[in-house]
Amino acid sequence: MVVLTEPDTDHLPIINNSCKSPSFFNDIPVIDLSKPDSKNLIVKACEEFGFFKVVNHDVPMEFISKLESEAIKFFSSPLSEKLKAGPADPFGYGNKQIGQSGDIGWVEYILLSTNCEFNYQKFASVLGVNPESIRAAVNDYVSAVKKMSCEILEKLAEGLKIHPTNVFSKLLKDEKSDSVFRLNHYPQCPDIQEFNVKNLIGFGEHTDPQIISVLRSNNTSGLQILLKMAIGFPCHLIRIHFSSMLATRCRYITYTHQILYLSNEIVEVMTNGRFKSVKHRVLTNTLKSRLSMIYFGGPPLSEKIAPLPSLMEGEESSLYKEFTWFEYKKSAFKSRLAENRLTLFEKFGAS
Ligand SMILES: C=C1C[C@]23C[C@@]1(O)CC[C@H]2[C@@]12CC[C@H](O)[C@@](C)(C(=O)O1)[C@H]2[C@@H]3C(=O)O
Ligand SMILES: O=C(O)CCC(=O)C(=O)O
Ligand SMILES: [Fe+2]
Repeated sequence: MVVLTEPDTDHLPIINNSCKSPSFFNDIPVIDLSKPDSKNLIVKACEEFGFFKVVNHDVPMEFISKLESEAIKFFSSPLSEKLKAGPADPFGYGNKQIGQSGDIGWVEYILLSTNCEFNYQKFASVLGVNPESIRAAVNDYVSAVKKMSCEILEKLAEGLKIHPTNVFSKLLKDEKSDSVFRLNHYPQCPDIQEFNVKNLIGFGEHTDPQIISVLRSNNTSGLQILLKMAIGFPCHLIRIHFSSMLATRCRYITYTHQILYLSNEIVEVMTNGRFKSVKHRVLTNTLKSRLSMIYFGGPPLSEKIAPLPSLMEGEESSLYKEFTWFEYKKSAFKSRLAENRLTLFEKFGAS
């Protein structure tokens, strides 16, 4: 059981109750990786949704359970202990503050670079265990998820008829791949009567910068994904951000658990905008706490990113300037969560 820390609710973004239908439908694309037609279905899901649920993958349940139980132990530790593994700069333990630009949410997390030893020591010292055992638990899980991610990316390239089919996967397989692993814990959140609201924002709306994100969560709802086809749907979600009020038109799909793949900003560039990165956010749950584990597969820092020539049709011109992942990441990590990070790299956009 996760022991709750009670972050104070001052200044946290909240969602107004008056919106009746931030859509609850569960008809999301499901990809069975063992099926031969999965390559075409992956392309279709990426084009139409930007995400899908994965079944019949080879990520062993024992790796998932082991890491989830270490995470539960970590987040159940006294706040004073957890703070010793922080602040998140960006790696380490973070509480309510997301990134370095003032975003906040009802969340605590641990962010690890998959190739930095120091991180594991911080994590392990809170649990009072040998860093080796934590490193092994993270490595087992991350290696299995990375293998699955490469399989998905190769099927994606095959479905797109790109040769060689390792154009995306080689970036993750590279020993210098700049990948990140994240554990998020959203403590159960009581109703906040004085605002007449039910949900606090756990993790504000954003797209993920890397190539792909693979998300696994416990059986607590909270993740919401903005449906591409529903942008402009007339449902008003009123978000109160500090003292300002923002009204947005949006329609979200609410997603509960298991393993989910999300298409990200770098894939949007490499496909010259054909696959859009998907906007998502997390709302807190009033009854249960939520735990999620996300692998963000990124390219090596020196990798040059540009639209793949094999995907450009006829006279189609590149929408983006070429940049290295280092340049992109440097700019992305200065941005606010909800910002469009690609604008700066568009050929015809503001620069
Ligand atoms: C506000 C921010 C947090 C973030 C870096 C950023 O400046 C903008 C992108 C955010 C994000 C979203 C996906 C991942 O959770 C993350 C680790 C990433 O690579 O980009 C976070 C960053 C973070 O939490 O530091
Ligand atoms: O915790 C989740 O379910 C999603 C979090 C997320 O989107 C992120 O960490 O980038
Ligand atoms: Fe995300």
